[in-house]
Amino acid sequence: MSKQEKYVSPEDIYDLQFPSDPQISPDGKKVIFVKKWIHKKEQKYYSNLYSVDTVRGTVVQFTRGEQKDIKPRWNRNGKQLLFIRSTQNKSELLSFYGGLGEPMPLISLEDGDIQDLAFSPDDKWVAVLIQKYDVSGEDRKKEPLKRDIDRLFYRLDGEGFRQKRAVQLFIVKSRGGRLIPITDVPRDVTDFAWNHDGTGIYYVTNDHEDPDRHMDEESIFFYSLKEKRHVRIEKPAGPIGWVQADPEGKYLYFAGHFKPGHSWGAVNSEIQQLHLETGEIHSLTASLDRTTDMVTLGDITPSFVKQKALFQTSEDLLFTVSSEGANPLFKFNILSGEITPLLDGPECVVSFSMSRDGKNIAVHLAQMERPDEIWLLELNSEKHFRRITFLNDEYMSSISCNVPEEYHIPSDNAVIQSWVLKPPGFNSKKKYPLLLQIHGGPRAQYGYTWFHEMQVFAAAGFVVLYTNPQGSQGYGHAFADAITGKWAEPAMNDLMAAVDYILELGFVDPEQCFVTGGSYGGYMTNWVISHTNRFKGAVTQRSICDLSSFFGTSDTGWDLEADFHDVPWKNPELYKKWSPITYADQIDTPLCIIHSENDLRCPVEQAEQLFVRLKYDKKPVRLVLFPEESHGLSRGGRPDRRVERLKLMLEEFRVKS
Ligand SMILES: CSCC[C@H](NC=O)C(=O)N[C@@H](C)C(=O)N[C@@H](CO)C(=O)O
Repeated sequence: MSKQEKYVSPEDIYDLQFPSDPQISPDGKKVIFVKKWIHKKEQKYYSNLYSVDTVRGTVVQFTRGEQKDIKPRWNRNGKQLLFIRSTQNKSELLSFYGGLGEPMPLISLEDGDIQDLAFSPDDKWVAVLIQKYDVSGEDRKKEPLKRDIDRLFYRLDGEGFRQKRAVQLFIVKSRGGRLIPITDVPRDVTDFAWNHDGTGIYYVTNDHEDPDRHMDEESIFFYSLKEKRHVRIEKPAGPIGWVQADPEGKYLYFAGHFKPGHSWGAVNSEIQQLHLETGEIHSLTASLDRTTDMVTLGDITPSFVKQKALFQTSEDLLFTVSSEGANPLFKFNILSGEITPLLDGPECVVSFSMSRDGKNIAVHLAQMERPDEIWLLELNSEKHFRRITFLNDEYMSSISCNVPEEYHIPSDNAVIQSWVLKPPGFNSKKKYPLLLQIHGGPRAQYGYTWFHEMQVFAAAGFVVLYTNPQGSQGYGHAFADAITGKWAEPAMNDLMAAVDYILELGFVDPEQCFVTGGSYGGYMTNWVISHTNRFKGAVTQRSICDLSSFFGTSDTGWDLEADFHDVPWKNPELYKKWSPITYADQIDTPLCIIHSENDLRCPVEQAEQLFVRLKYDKKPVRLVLFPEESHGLSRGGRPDRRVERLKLMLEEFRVKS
C-alpha cells in the first residue's frame, strides 16, 4: 500500500502519543502536561512532563527518563511546580523552583505511594495523599505465607489484594520539611481541598460503621490547622466524587448524590453547594439531568478522570458533565444560577485547568477526528479555541481512516444514539460485514473519542456499529436506570433495533454480522447470542455469564444487590433469570471467550464456566486467556498483549466472514 493508503492496525498503539492533565501556568503563558508513552522493548508505559508555550506554540520536554511523572501542579505565583514521580521502588514529590535546574525532592518514599497533592492558598503548604504499604522493600516482592482476610472489599482489580493501611492526608511545607500527618482514618481518604484561606482542609472518607456494605455513603470532614480538630460536615448519606472550597469561604462544593443503595452510576452525580453556616444544600446541576462523572469510554482517552469544578471568578464555576457522547464544559453563575455552555460540541473535555485570571483554559480534548490533544480556550474579548499540541499529526497523516457517522435510532420508547464507522474506501454499492460493539459499565457511554479498536476493525473491512443502549449514562437518570433489576432489557431490544436500522440502509450483509463487547458489554454479548442466532460469530471479553457467582467472586460483586434489590441466596431465580449461562443451551453462535487471568472485576471463573458449559456440549467455542492481565487489558494492559488481543479478534472474525 502507498503511504497514504496505510490503514489503522493493532500495532499502531506504539505510534500513538497520549497527552493528559494539562496544567496552565497562573499567567497563562505555559501549559505543562503529562505525556504517556510505550517503551516497546520493555513493554512498559512511562510518562514524562512536557511544556507548551501558549504564545509561541513551542513544545519542550520538561522531564525525561523511564518513570511515571504525573500530576504537575503550579503554585499561585507560578514560580514553583510540583509533580509526583513513581519508579519501581520509590514515590517522590519533586519540586521545580523557578523552572530551573533539576527538580528537588520534597518527599521521597520507599514504603508508600504519593497519590495526590495541592498547594495551600498562600503557597506555604502542600497537602498530599499517601498510602503507606503494609510491607515495604524486598518483602513487597514476595508472596506472604498466608492472607488473613477480614473485610468484604479485600481486593481491587488492577491492584490485587488491598493494602490494609488506608490512604491518609499529610501536609508538608512547600519549601521542604517534615511530613505532618493530618488523618489516621480506617478507610481511604479519597479527596481533599484546602479551604479558602488555608486555615484548614476538607477531606472525604467513608466512616460508616460497615463501610464495605455502604461504599456509597461517604463523609466530609474539615480539619482546622490551628485547632488541630476534625469536624464532620453534616450532609445526607451518599457518595462523594470530589470536594471543592469557594474563594469566599461561604460554601463548600462537592460532587455526589443522596440516594445511596443504587447501582454504580445509575444516579447522576450532581454538583452540590453546601452553605457552611446554615448547612443548607442545593444541587447546581439537577436541572441538567446529567452526571458530573466522566464516563465516556475509550481505549486512547482515559475514562473516570476526576475533574473538580473550578472557580473562574468568585461567582463563576466551571464544570463538565457526561452527556450524549460528549463531555461539555459549562459555566455556572452562583448569583443568577444560569448555566452557560463554554464548549459543547461533538467533543469530550476530559480535564481542564485555568489561568489565574480565568481567561485561559487548558483542555485535554478527545474527538472522533483524531487521538487526544491539548487545546487552549481563550476567553478574552472573544472566545477562541485552538489546538496547542500536534502530537499525533504525523501518525494521522500516515494513515487513512474515516470519522464515524452519527445516527439516532428509535427503539421502544427511547432514541439510541449510535455511531457507524465505515471502512476506508467505503463503496455504498457493496455489502460489508458488520461488527456490533457493546460497551460496558453499564452506566457509561461511548462518545466523541478516537477509538483505536473501532478503527482497527473498520480498517479490516467491517462496518462498525457502536451504540448507547438504555442503561447507558449520558441521557439522564431514567435512561441509565431503565435496566435496573433486569440488566439485559431493554438493552437487548435497543441493540437489535440498531442492527436492524443499519441493515435497512443496505450496505451491510445480513449474513455477515458479528458481535463483541467487554465486561457488561460481554454480558450483553453472551445475552445476545443466547437469545438470537442472527450473528455469524461473537467474541465475549472480560464478560459476565453467571450473576450469582459474580456476586461472590467479583471485587465489587455485591454491588449487584443495588441493581437487583436482592441477593442470590435469597432470590436465586431472579439471578438465574438474568444470567446468560441459564440460556447456554440456546447458544449456537461460534464464540471466542477472551479473559484476563487476573481480572478481579469479572473474574476468570466467568469465562471458565461458560467455556466448559459450551465445550461440554460440543458447541463451537474457544477460550483465550491472558496471563498476568487485569480487567483493563484492552485499555492499559501490556502493549503486546493489547495488540495480540486485537489480532486474535481479527482472526476470529475474518475466519468466519
Ligand atoms: C462506569 S462503570 C465502571 C464501574 C463499574 N463498577 C461497578 O459496577 C464496573 O466496573 N462495571 C464493569 C462490570 C464494566 O462493565 N466495566 C466496563 C467499564 O469500565 C469495562 O469496559 O470494563
